[in-house]
Amino acid sequence: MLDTPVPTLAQLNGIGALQQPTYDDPQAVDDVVTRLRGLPPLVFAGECDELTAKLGAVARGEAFLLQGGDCAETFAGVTADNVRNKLRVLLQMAVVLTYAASVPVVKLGRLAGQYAKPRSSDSETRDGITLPAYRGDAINGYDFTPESRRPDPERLLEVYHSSAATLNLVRAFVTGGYADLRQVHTWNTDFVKGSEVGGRYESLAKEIDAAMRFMAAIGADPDEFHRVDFHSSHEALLLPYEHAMTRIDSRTQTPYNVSAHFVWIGERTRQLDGAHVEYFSRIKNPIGCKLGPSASADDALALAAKLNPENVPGRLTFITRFGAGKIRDGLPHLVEKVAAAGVEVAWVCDPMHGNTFESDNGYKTRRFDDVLEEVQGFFDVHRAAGTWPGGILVEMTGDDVTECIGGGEDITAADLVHRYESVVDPRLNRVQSLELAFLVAEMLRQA
Ligand SMILES: O=C[C@H](O)[C@H](O)COP(=O)(O)O
Ligand SMILES: C=C(OP(=O)(O)O)C(=O)O
Repeated sequence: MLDTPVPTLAQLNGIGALQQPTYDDPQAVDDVVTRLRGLPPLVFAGECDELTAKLGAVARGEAFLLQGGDCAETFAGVTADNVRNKLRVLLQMAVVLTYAASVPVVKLGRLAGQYAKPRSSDSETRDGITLPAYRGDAINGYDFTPESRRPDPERLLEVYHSSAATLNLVRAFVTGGYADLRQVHTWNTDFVKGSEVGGRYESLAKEIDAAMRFMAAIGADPDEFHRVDFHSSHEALLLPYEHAMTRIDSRTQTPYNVSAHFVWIGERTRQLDGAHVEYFSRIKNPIGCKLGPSASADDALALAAKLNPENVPGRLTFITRFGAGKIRDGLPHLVEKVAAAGVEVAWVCDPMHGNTFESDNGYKTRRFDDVLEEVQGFFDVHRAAGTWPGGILVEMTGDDVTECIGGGEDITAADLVHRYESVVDPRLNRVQSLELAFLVAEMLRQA
């Protein structure tokens, strides 16, 4: 443990930071980091504390977390339509979960900063040519040319500005009338409206309308009808950026990462003695840590001790991503041992990252049924252990893409060719996302 409030970047690099790009001009990185340090925060520390309190309710079994967004945001994707479409489906999912299961839903976008990706391999080979792997727009370009794939530190400034633009729009949408519950019908538009799940949503929206008319008739018009609390999150992978966005809060003199309300540690960078865990142990934001099939109960306990030594509810969320075939064997021991030790943690299921495979026609994809089966396994394990299945983290989009197989529209492997737009992992489209929300609401009702 280093003896400073936040270790310097050099100290973190000295510990050994995994999944970082190799820049060919270290001075250029330092210059960008210096410029970033001078830019205003994207979120306030007080907002992060509010989210910690909400996640505390999740840890106590009083609320459910809905976290979702793109696998990897792109700079080109920062458009009003794209941001609104994502927000719209998240609002629809949240309404379904809240109304159908009568549980408060904490809404967390996987957006406004999700620009850096860990990769299995440092390089990619096509037709005999090998170039650096695409690691997200924060690092290099997606085009398969040497120029585009060269890590460019100037991109970090674009991460900041793209995140600021996205967050600004999201804040305007959620407080400026778009998230008003009276809009519950207008979120159900275009291709979704005509789908089977869109019809189901329409019926639910009518019930909400009736309930709101009743509330209005008795003179009740709470603020919650007109706006929602919405927070931002991303994997804090790229340490030069995350470090540059770390500031000392003037109220408490403690460090916060002010690039997002919630940040998480990925499966590939959660080593107890690694640079990411060291960095995360110093910031005060609510944080997540992925736990995959290789995580033992002792790993989870050691991570909790280091990341949340004061055992504050809401500070630490364990995001499990075992895969549909492994969750029922792997998760029980972890959950039981963590609960027996009295560790305060919110448990969230990421049913995406353990269920990826390559289709015969060469697309990285996931089966909707596997996603569902992992969530069902998650609920079953928690029910057996007497613990609370606290939420889901999904990779989804507000568009009509064809990236995951199955769901009510029965997308097949042959359909993947039609609209596969993700630059890294496959996302649920809008109809599949809404279907998942109805199915999870049913599980929640039973929980
Ligand atoms: O989104 C998650 C990871 O970045 C991704 O699954 C890694 O993908 P890869 O195995 O194609 O590198
Ligand atoms: C990379 C991710 O997941 P994991 O760390 O679980 O592989 C992710 O959520 O983008």
